[in-house]
Amino acid sequence: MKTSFVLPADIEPLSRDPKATSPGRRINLHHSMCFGCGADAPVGLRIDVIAGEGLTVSASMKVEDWMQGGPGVIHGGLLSTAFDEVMGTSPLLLRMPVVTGHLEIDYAKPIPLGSTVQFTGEILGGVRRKVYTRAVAHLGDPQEPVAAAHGLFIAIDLEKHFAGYRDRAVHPSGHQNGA
Ligand SMILES: CCCCCCCC/C=C\CCCCCCCC(=O)SCCNC(=O)CCNC(=O)[C@H](O)C(C)(C)COP(=O)(O)OP(=O)(O)OC[C@H]1O[C@@H](n2cnc3c(N)ncnc32)[C@H](O)[C@@H]1OP(=O)(O)O
Repeated sequence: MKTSFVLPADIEPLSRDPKATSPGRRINLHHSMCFGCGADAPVGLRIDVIAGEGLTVSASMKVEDWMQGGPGVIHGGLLSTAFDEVMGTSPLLLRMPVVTGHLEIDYAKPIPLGSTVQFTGEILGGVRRKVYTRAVAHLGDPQEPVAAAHGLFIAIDLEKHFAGYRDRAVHPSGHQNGA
């Protein structure tokens, strides 16, 4: 599939943390109200990301009617959110919390409503706090990809990164902190 994404020349291999989620198991939600993966989010994709061997992950997503962009097909921005979730969860195999720095999507074919998109993702390597990832989407035949993505995720200190925003956080009860 065509892409203009270029990996840096100084990229280094990364290795799975021994305590990472075992292959075949769901990588734990980062929080239940997340639009991408949260089970309590009022609207969201509810994607379960499954740990694979090594630095790989997989996931699937049924394309519901509310995900429509063009007539009968998925909205491209929604697909990019799914890729963000799949690739953004993969650094948890390194036991590293991250946020998205840069996301690129290559759209190869329209994806019909009612289909199930299957994602495979992998960590390609890292440079300092930067983790480079890639993912591919297909509709059942891995030889026929419908889209692919590259994501650059940046390791963060969780407490510091969200310190100024936690008072706005929405909880499953529907309440915000301090509300
Ligand atoms: C949705 C919530 C997610 C919560 C996560 C909780 C943890 C759970 C863990 C895991 C599960 C996650 C599953 C989630 C999936 C979805 C993730 C999202 O959608 S995240 C939301 C969107 N993203 C942001 O809101 C970031 C906003 N940006 C920032 O906060 C900063 O810009 C940040 C932290 C990314 C970098 O800022 P600095 O000050 O800490 O560090 P500097 O020095 O600027 O960057 C570090 C290195 O990265 C490069 N870099 C940064 N941004 C880049 C870019 N856009 N392109 C290329 N390089 C970039 C820089 O050049 C630098 O590289 P050199 O080491 O010097 O080589």
